[in-house]
Amino acid sequence: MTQEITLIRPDDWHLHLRDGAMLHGVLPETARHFARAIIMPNLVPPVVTGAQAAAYRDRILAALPEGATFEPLMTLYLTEDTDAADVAAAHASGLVKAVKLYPAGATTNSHGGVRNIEAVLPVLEKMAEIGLPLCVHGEVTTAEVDIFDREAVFIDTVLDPLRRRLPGLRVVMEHITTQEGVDYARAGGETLGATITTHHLIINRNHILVGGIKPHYYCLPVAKREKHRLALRAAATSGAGRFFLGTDSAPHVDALKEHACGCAGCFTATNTMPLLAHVFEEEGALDRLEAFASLNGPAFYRLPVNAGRMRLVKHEKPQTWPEKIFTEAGPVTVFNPGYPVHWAVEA
Ligand SMILES: NC(=O)N[C@@H](CC(=O)O)C(=O)O
Ligand SMILES: [Zn+2]
Ligand SMILES: [Zn+2]
Repeated sequence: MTQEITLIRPDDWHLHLRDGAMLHGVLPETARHFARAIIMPNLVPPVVTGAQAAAYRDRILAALPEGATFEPLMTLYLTEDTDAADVAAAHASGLVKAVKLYPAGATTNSHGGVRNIEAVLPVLEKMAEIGLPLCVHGEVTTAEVDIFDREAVFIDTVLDPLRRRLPGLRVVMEHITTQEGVDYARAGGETLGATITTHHLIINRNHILVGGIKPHYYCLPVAKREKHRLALRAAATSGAGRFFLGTDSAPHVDALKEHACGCAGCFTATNTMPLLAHVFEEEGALDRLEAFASLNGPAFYRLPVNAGRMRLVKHEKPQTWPEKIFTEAGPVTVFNPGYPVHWAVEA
C-alpha cells in the first residue's frame, strides 16, 4: 500500500557546500529538495568577513542549476580577530544570518577558530545586542578528554558559563549527539536551539566500528552509544520547537574518506528527506516531520516559513539513489543507512 505525506518545503539549518568543483557537484543535491540552508563558513581560507561572505554567496548563486530556487543563508567564521562592527554591518544588510564558533582544532578546517573565549567576548556582546545567533560546534579539544565525552564536557565547561555570562545571546547547539545535549537544549529557554543531523538519528558508534571500520560513518561529533541515538530520536520527533534539522551534510572525496587519516563528515544531502520519513515513521511521528524540517528552524531564525510544499511517498519497493555523486573534485559517497528505504520525494 502506498502512503504519502506533504509538508511545507524544508530547510537545512547546517550545511557544508565547500567551493569550486565540489560546490558545483554537491549544490544540486541540496537545491533539489531544500529551499534554504545555513551555509557553513569553514572553507580554506575561512569565510571571516562580510565581504568574504558576500563573495561566497555570489559563487553559490552562480553554481545553482538553471531554474533552481534555493537561498543560501550565510554565516561568518568567528576568529579572535573578528571585527564586531563588520559582523554587525553584515547582519544589518541582511547578508549574514549567524556566526559560527569552532573551538580551534575541533573539526574540519577549524585551526583558525577560537582558542580563548575571552578574546571574542566583544563580538558576542554585540551579537547579543543585535539578536544575531551564534552557531556552536560544541566539543572541547583538550587532549585528556575522551572523544566520546567532548560534547558533554563542552556544555558544562564552556557553553553553560558563556550563556550565564551573556543571557541575551541566542545560541544554536549544532549537531547535538548526546543525551546531555538534548537535556541541555530542552531546558534552555527561548534563546537556545539545537540542530540534529539525519545520520545521528540512524547510526551509533557500533555502526562505525563493528565488523570493520566504516569511514563513511565517521563524522564529528562522532556518533555515540545507542542510548544517545535514542535520545536524539525522541527529541527530533517530539515536535518541540527547540529542535530542528541541520543535516551537516559534509562532502569529502572518497580518496580522503577512505584514507589512513580519514576526514570527518557524512554526505546526506541527496537522501535526507526519504531517510527522515523512514525514521519518523518508525517513531510513529510522521505528522511531526514538518515541525522538525520546515517549521522550527524558521521560527528560531525569525524567518518566514517557505511557500512551496514537498510530497513524500512510501512505495511498495525499496527506493534507490546514487551510491556516489561524481563531482569534478572526485567521487563523494552518499550516506547509506544500511537498510531498505521505501520513501521518495515526488515532484
Ligand atoms: N561534521 C563533520 O564531521 N565535518 C564537518 C565539520 C563539522 O561540522 O564539524 C566538515 O566540514 O567536514
Ligand atoms: Zn561541527
Ligand atoms: Zn558541520
